[in-house]
Amino acid sequence: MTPLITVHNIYKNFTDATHSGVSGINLEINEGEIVSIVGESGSGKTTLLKLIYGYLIPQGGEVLFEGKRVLGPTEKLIPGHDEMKMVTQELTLNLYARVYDNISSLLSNTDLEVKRDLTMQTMEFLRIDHLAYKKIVELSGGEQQRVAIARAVITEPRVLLLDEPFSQVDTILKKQLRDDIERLARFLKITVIMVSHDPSDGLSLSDKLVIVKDGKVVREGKPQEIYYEPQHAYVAQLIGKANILNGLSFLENGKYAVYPQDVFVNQDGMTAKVKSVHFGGLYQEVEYIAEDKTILSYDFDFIPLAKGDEVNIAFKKLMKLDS
Ligand SMILES: Nc1ncnc2c1ncn2[C@@H]1O[C@H](COP(=O)(O)OP(=O)(O)OP(=O)(O)O)[C@@H](O)[C@H]1O
Repeated sequence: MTPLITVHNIYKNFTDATHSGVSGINLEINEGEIVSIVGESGSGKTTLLKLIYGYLIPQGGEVLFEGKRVLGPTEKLIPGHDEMKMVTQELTLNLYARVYDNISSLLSNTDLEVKRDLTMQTMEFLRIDHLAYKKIVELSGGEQQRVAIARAVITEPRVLLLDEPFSQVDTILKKQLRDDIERLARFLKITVIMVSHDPSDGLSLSDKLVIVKDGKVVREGKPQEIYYEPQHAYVAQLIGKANILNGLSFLENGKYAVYPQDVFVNQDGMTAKVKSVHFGGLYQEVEYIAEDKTILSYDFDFIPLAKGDEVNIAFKKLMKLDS
């Protein structure tokens, strides 16, 4: 399959930045895919998204949309590719206008009846039709996010770029918004590229995860593949709060990662001292000290443990790391 979007060795540095912007990223995105770009703060996620959209000019490399170079802001009257729409963190909504008008105004040269039908359909699809006659100022952050997405998709773009779409929503609304984004991709066949600082959003929703660090892609692939074979300590810690183990006496040379849910009390395991215990709802978070290393565990059995207790712990799944 020819990729819809190809990012070819792209560079963007900001002279006054503390981190490098984007340094030599290559990426292929297929039509209809949901792609999540995740990474720590300042790793270059938003810069990459803006480069793909054509909102920033790269200093090197290029972005191709169906084989044609995406033009930068100085090459076009209205920055951004015509077939892509981007929803930024600063939602550009008209706060004192109604939801309906915020959305329908995007269809300026459209027959009135078609305009009404399309606006209603889009609002229904994003489950905001009941808010049609409310002003934007009267909406919650999550509802505003939906209106911004409705504005982006009403003109039927082929690609939707979302910068931190879940930043304004709580856990329950997050699930709904995740379903909506998934429906946009599956039913309307819109390719979705989103940026998130919380990797769990990307793990649950994406066909492809792109993990960035210091402006470079360190890992790219299906969420499950990356989760079970993170390869790099940064990736394992970012997506699963993994413990990074090296130098423990029972381990062979090299570096290993183990997720907290794979650390358990076992009489044949290594000696460890409980450093802290915190209730976490579904599980308790237990920190152990073993051979001078702190190891985090999620204990789903709520074993009665207290600070200072001595136990033996073992690891269910150790993942060998390259770096
Ligand atoms: N317009 C700009 N001018 C100067 N530096 C910038 C600009 N935009 C981004 N940067 C810098 O480039 C680096 C990457 O920023 P970017 O916003 O892409 O990171 P991010 O991964 O999206 O971070 P966050 O999760 O905190 O939003 C940072 O050091 C940032 O300060």
